[in-house]
Formats: sequence, C-alpha cells, structure tokens
Amino acid sequence: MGSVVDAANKEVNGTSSAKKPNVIFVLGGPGSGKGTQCAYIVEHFGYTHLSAGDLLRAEIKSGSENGTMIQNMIKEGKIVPSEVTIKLLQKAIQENGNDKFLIDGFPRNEENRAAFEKVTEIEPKFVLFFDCPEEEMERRLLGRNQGREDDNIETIRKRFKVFLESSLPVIQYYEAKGKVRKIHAAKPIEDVFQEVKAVFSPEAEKILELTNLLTFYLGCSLGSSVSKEISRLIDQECVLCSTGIETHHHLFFECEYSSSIWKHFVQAILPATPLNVHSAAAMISHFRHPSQAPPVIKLIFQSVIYLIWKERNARVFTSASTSAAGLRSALDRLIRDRLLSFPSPDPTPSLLQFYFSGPRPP
Ligand SMILES: Nc1ncnc2c1ncn2[C@@H]1O[C@H](COP(=O)(O)OP(=O)(O)O)[C@@H](O)[C@H]1O
Ligand SMILES: Nc1ccn([C@@H]2O[C@H](COP(=O)(O)OP(=O)(O)O)[C@@H](O)[C@H]2O)c(=O)n1
Repeated sequence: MGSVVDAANKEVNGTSSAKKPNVIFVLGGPGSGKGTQCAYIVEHFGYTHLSAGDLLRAEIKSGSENGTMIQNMIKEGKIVPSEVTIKLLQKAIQENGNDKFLIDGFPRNEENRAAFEKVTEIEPKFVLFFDCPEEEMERRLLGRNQGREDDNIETIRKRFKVFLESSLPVIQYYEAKGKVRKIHAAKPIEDVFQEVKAVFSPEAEKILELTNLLTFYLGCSLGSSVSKEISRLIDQECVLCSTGIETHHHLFFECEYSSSIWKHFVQAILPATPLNVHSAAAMISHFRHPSQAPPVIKLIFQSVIYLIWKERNARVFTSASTSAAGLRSALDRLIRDRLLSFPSPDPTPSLLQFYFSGPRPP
C-alpha cells in the first residue's frame, strides 16, 4: 500500500497514543470468574494480568500507610478511593515490559472510570464483561477458599449491592460506546473460555479494528448491536459470492459482490475501491473535497457496510437474496433518505446535490 495508508496508520496510532499500552478492562460481579479467565487469557494471548483487588491486598500486606484504610474498605465491600488504586495500577503498568494489560476489577464505579481516564488518558480497547447470576457467584465465593476476609456471606451481600449500584453503570457507559463484550459466565470454566477466546480471535480483532477505525475517522460507530453481531462471524463459505471464505476482509471488501457495491461510488465520490479497512480509512482521512464530502462519505461507508451485513444475514437465515444491482438501488434510496434529513450547512449546494453529482444506480 502507498504512503496514504501509512499516513493513515500513523494517524490512528498517533504520536500522543503511540506509547500508551493496550488495555482491556475485565468487569463482572464478585465471583463471576474474572481472575480465573484472566489466567487463561494470559496463557493464550500474552497479556499481563493486573487485578485491582490483588494490588490493594498486596498494599495492605506491605504495611503501607494506606493499609488500614484499604483493609477496612475491603472488609466492608466498599470501593477504595480512585487515587490509591490508580497509583497502584500505574506503577504496575510502568514496571512491566509488556504493552498489553488486562485490568481486572477496575473501574468499579464512575469515580474510578473518570479518574483513570483523566490521569492516564488511556481508553480501553474493549471491556470484557462476565455476566453471571448472583446465586452462582455466591456459591463460588463461599467455596473460593483463599482465606479472603471478604468472602463471608455478610460482606458478599454488600459487594453484590455495590456491584449493582456502582459497577453496572460503568458497564452501561461502555455498552453505549459499543465497547462491551459480554460473556455468559455461569457455564463451566472451559466453556466460558471458549466464548472468551472468540473475543480475542484474529477475526474479532479485525472487526474491532474496523469499527474502531470507522469510529475514529467517521466520528460514529456502526452501533453496538451490529458490531457485536459482526464479531460473531465464523469462517465458512461466503454466501454472497460462494467462492471465498467469509472472513471480515473478504465479506466487506474482497468479495466480488461487495466490491461491485463499492465500485458504484468510485470516480465521482470515492477516489478508488477500498481494498481493506486501512485503505478505507486512508481514503476518508485524506479526502480533499468540498465541505459536503465528509458527511456524505461517512454515510456511504456506514450504509455500505450495514447493507452488506444485512444481505449476508438475509442469505444465511432466510432464503431471500438481492442482486448487487438491487442492493445498489436500496443503498441509493437509504442514502438519499438519510441525506434529506440532514441539515444543510450552506444555502447551496446541499448534501443531496453533492451526492447527486455522483453516479446513479443503473
Ligand atoms: N466457570 C466457573 N465455574 C465454576 N467455578 C468457577 C468458574 N470460574 C471461576 N470459578 C471459581 O469461582 C471462584 C471465584 O472465581 P474468581 O475467578 O476468583 O472470580 P472473580 O475474580 O470474578 O472474583 C474461584 O474459586 C474459582 O475457582
Ligand atoms: N477497583 C477496585 C477493585 C477492588 N476494590 C476492593 O477490593 C475488593 C475485592 O475486589 P476483587 O476484585 O479482588 O474481588 P471480587 O470482589 O471481584 O471477587 C472489593 O470488594 C473492593 O473493596 C476496590 O476498592 N476498588
């Protein structure tokens, strides 16, 4: 790929974020299996596991001046002030040579979240959320047998309350940003890990990259439910062309069907057919065009990916299928309808007029 793509990549990994570690927050109720699954992820995917609870317990043991305060908070199931926990996490990150971390049991409330973001300027890559019913978590905690002072029924109940009241809103915050990967955690350890593994698979990484790049360049995402569904793609024959394996790259860019959709916008609006997510990103970022271009381009990228995905699902789950020409017409209608609802920046020409300067479907 040419220098445009290099420049785009550089922009994504930009200077300010270049040295920032790759962080995944691991959240879930007490006893949902966060620590257990983190150990597997470390083994399989090379992350470093930092448990906020373990760091706080080590701080008590070290005899630090905060030790008694931390011990009392943990005994009561309360959340230790952010500045203490964040300092421990920062130190652990700095002392470690790795550049990818699982931060387990943090952020546990809004204060944790906002303070971490402010102090470190680190945005998590995604949030792994272990969803488990309370009865199962209670059973596990009572059987954990690690001599923890807070694994007694009275403190466990307090921890559940804190989780519902303070930690779930943090998960909801990331859910709204399309960043939560929910795992059904009530199953046996190995079955839970099967689900976890899918989140870390190269294909899931690619779709994360795709949605992140779209978010980065377009300023909006495909929506969390679409992203989540797309991340479940499994390798099988592509239902659009029947001649390739349905990877994300193939489905959205390489497939003959999809590339004919992209080609429709080439010449008048797009400078070339995007070959992959990087060239798409480069194209958007280096677009030199009148002011009308960015919102139109943004809409085209979102709409093409969305309709290709819808068509793929229609073929997988029903017997319905639409020809490439039919999809191009549907796309044209969708884009025109959306553009009509956009406020026009200046009197003329409108976004719709700009779009009409491009080709029409045959
Ligand atoms: N899927 C599972 N099924 C049954 N027991 C589990 C499962 N995952 C973890 N455990 C056990 O439950 C207890 C709590 O797990 P842990 O990973 O420490 O949870 P957390 O870090 O979320 O508090 C541990 O004793 C662990 O061995
Ligand atoms: N970010 C955090 C994480 C843990 N903690 C404290 O540490 C306790 C144990 O947390 P943990 O993550 O080790 O264990 P689980 O409650 O998830 O089983 C919590 O109940 C809190 O009192 C905290 O104050 N702030």
